[in-house]
Amino acid sequence: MSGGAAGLFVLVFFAPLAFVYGRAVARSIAARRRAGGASALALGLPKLVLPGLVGAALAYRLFVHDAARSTGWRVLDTGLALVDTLGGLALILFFLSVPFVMGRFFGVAAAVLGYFAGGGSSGLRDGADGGMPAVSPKAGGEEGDGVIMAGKLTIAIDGPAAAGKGTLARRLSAHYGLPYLDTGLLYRAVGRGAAAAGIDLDDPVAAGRIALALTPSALDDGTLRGHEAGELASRVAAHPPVRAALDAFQRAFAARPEGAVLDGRDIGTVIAPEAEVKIFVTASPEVRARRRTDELAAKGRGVDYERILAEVRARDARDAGRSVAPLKPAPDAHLLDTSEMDIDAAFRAACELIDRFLSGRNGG
Ligand SMILES: Nc1ncnc2c1ncn2[C@@H]1O[C@H](COP(=O)(O)OP(=O)(O)OP(=O)(O)O)[C@@H](O)[C@H]1O
Ligand SMILES: Nc1ccn([C@@H]2O[C@H](COP(=O)(O)O)[C@@H](O)[C@H]2O)c(=O)n1
Repeated sequence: MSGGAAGLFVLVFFAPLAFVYGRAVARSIAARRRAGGASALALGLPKLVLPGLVGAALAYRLFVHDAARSTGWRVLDTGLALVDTLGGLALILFFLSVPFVMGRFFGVAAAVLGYFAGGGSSGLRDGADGGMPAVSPKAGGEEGDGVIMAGKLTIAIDGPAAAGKGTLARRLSAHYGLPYLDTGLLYRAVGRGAAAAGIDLDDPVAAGRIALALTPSALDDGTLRGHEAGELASRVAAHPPVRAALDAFQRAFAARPEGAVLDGRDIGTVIAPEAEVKIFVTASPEVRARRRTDELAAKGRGVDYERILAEVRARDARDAGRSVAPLKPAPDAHLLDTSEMDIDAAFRAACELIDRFLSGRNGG
């Protein structure tokens, strides 16, 4: 077999293994990019140093070794001897070294070209990735009293339905100038999508498929924030495939370099356990049901308080009782019971907690 044919045979033989390894390399670069790292090229180039060396050493061993003579330069001869030894090792480990070199080069090239950037998650991408736009990449609210901060600040807000998480999260996002993600919206879009497709909401696989196919445009629907979508969301949110499909997007959002505010049920426990500040907002079921009833009444919806209270209780039980990512405070979360607080008082209490953290971090 000629040298060219042998080379081609090696390339084809190792291609499947190199593809699998390269895809993992590309995904890991994409994940680091989403988490706020540099460009794919800047992250990928250092990954080429070792395979470049191994590849060159292997080529030296295969094609130059026999013809090699002393150059008369001791330093150069020593360097070439080292390369020759490395090439010898790579030759012994041929079945590992070749797919390693091929896979690394393939993976970095794929990452730079934007392939495999999704990490196997849903069609949602964080805007920081340069892919599809984020749900709410800008700070929420209209307060505009942004605080200038040094260092990342991710604020995780969890709590039961109608506790005031969203209201608080939006104000904090505006106050601290951080992007905001209402994670409930993702589950609402999946619940609504599943219902629209006529899928059994209790079928984890079918609901998981809807979650995987979710795209940002599905989140634009203003009716998603309504009461009914919340009920649908709570049903599909109990399925592990649904949660898995939405996981990467939320984690990437939480890991933005400047930080973020996210509200939901499992932010402090699952999505961003490393969040700098975690707040578990709660209020008694009666107070929450009253707030929800007033909210719906203000929208012209005639609603029965007792019915809303029963729904609030049922949703609490479902969210807290499910086996995956149940509603519960993280061990290091601050509890904020707003039963006796209005919106401003809850906001001030949250700011106090956050400012205390920031001043501790700044050594103040
Ligand atoms: N501390 C508070 N005092 C009085 N009303 C409040 C307070 N916090 C929020 N509200 C009101 O309660 C209602 C529910 O608040 P919000 O939508 O923020 O809750 P949530 O926890 O995000 O709900 P969900 O889990 O359903 O998304 C809204 O009408 C809001 O204006
Ligand atoms: N991180 C989250 C967020 C939401 N859910 C589920 O979605 C339902 C709707 O959430 P809202 O905050 O928009 O009311 C909620 O009842 C949960 O079942 C979740 O599981 N995890």
